Amino acid sequence: MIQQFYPQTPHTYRFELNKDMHLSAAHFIPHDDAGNCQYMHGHTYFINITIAGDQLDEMGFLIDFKVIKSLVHKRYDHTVLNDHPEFKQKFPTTEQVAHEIWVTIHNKLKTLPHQPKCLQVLVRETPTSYVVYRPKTEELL
Ligand SMILES: Nc1nc2c(c(=O)[nH]1)N=C([C@H](O)[C@H](O)COP(=O)(O)OP(=O)(O)OP(=O)(O)O)CN2
Ligand SMILES: [Zn+2]
Repeated sequence: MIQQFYPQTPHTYRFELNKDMHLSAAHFIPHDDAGNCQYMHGHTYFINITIAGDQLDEMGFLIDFKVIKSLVHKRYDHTVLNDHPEFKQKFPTTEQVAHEIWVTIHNKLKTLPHQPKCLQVLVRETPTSYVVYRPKTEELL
């Protein structure tokens, strides 16, 4: 899959990795102001994850592309987003999905000795709508 346009996040790390993936999921936004989105419907979400760092692991990876995919795709593909515990107290809007993906990736990266950082998560919900989540500097510590 080739997307023509990726928003960039400036940084000074030596290496930057980007992983694209897509997944099918259903959701609904249970709020009176959400219009048709109150009712269950599905999307093919397109996701781009940006990870950067100065050091590589012993294989020469920032992190294996497959690990990133499995953390996100395995969890959400062909599921109802509202059923996940992280979306019980908040709605699975594009913004919240992007943030939750960032949290998942960040928690994994924190366990790695060479400390790569997730700088950006892009979630495209429809052909005309996407969100980018970029952590504050203090969230990356
Ligand atoms: N800020 C947000 N606004 C909306 C969200 C969201 O997650 N964050 N979500 C929705 C709906 O879930 C909907 O599925 C997507 O809406 P929209 O892009 O408006 O869909 P369309 O395909 O109808 O867009 P057009 O460009 O008008 O064709 C709504 N809003
Ligand atoms: Zn939707």
